[in-house]
Amino acid sequence: MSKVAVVYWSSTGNTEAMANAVAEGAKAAGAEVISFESADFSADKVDEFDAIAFGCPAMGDEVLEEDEFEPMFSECEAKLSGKKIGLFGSYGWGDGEWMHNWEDKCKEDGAVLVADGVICQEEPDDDAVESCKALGKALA
Ligand SMILES: Cc1cc2nc3c(=O)[nH]c(=O)nc-3n(C[C@H](O)[C@H](O)[C@H](O)COP(=O)(O)O)c2cc1C
Repeated sequence: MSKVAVVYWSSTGNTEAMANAVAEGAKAAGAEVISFESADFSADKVDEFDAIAFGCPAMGDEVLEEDEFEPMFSECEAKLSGKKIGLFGSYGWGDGEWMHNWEDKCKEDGAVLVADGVICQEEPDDDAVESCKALGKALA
């Protein structure tokens, strides 16, 4: 059985709802899933998982959340080469630039992105929930 981590930061619950759907999709596909808020995850845990879904909304000006998520993710980057990962997050008014930059960074790290990053505007609708579940399944 594959072991999947879902690691997310969320202020108003939108990315958290996406994280729950990713976890649900991975579990339904038979994986063992552990969900972490970003403050509870760190680089030393990366090797314990076969695959990791990282979720963070667009914050600042089209960047990852800078106090908790970005420092944690930045530490993990050195361990992502060859690792199966997926990205997701909610946004408000932008064009998804933060997600494109984030995907590029992960590719430079040598991570294996199992699918395009899943993004949705504010609260995930049914389509977004389905895309999140599919991401979880792809990671399982
Ligand atoms: C401080 C702050 C900065 C934000 N910056 C952006 C941004 O640059 N681009 C964007 O599309 N949305 C931006 N947003 C909107 C959030 O990404 C959006 O509300 C998202 O749904 C929040 O996700 P959460 O509920 O998981 O916290 C920002 C929100 C806040 C509070």
